[in-house]
Amino acid sequence: MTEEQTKGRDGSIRVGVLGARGRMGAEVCRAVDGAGDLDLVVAVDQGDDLSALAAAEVVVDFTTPDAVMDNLRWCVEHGVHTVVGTTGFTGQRLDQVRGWLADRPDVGVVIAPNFGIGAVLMMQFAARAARHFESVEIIEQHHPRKLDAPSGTATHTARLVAQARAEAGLGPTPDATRDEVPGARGADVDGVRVHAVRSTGLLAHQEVLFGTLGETLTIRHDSYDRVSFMPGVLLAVRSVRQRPGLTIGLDALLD
Ligand SMILES: NC(=O)C1=CN([C@@H]2O[C@H](COP(=O)(O)OP(=O)(O)OC[C@H]3O[C@@H](n4cnc5c(N)ncnc54)[C@H](OP(=O)(O)O)[C@@H]3O)[C@@H](O)[C@H]2O)C=CC1
Ligand SMILES: O=C(O)C1=N[C@H](C(=O)O)C[C@H](O)C1
Repeated sequence: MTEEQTKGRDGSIRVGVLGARGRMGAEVCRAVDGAGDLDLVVAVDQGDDLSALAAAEVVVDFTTPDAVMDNLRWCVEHGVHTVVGTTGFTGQRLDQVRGWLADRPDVGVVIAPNFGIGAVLMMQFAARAARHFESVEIIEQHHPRKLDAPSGTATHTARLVAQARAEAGLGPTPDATRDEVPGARGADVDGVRVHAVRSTGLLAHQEVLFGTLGETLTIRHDSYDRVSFMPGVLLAVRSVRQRPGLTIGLDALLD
């Protein structure tokens, strides 16, 4: 298919949404509908036939960690560019995606654990601060209907912080705990403790708490509404066709 054939009649980008009846998927459908240069051509949810997605030039996936790999594989194999917000991407999963893309070098995939601009900056600031503090812990807070813990954002932040600490030659964070009720010290993600809070009234929030002699630094981000993710999602939708291969994180798409 040529690029002209895959565009909507008015020249807009033909977009499909996977997980369209979910909290994020429904918000993405509204955002795409409201964008003059994008055309929502197909909305797919649990139980629907993936072949309907062939009508789309770019598919956005906000489903579940269990479902996303099959969806993404279908899209890559069928030459559909894909923007993925669904969480659960381990290094092993990313390698699998790279393997599929090796057979379809024309296809672009953007996978981002968080499309909020503030969240992206929070992760960048945390990575920058990491080498200056001997202690660091991450506290993520989410709505109680979230299926995964810790969040994709917290996991990604922990990896960035761990990488920066390793590059700076920092060892393990100091911690004399001997007696522990299981879970009291949170999950260990690449050597960084991550605590996951779930509560009614919350949406998506994260603090990265750094400590060194006589001082602490807290870097905090709050998403109060799912509209916060939409500018990032739409930026990825508009960019992904020009980015064959795998792009991880929104950072690469921002000026
Ligand atoms: N990157 C980012 O910026 C953000 C990422 N997220 C992530 O996005 C994902 C979705 O979150 P959220 O919208 O809150 O979750 P929801 O549970 O509200 O939505 C998921 C939707 O996907 C559907 N679904 C499940 N399996 C399939 C499948 N095989 N094919 C098509 N649809 C399917 C579900 O249907 P059913 O309910 O019937 O199972 C549901 O409608 C999570 O991983 C979350 O962490 C969330 C916010 C921002
Ligand atoms: O499930 C959510 O709501 C969110 N999921 C993403 C994550 O796991 O990091 C992004 C954001 O935190 C909202």
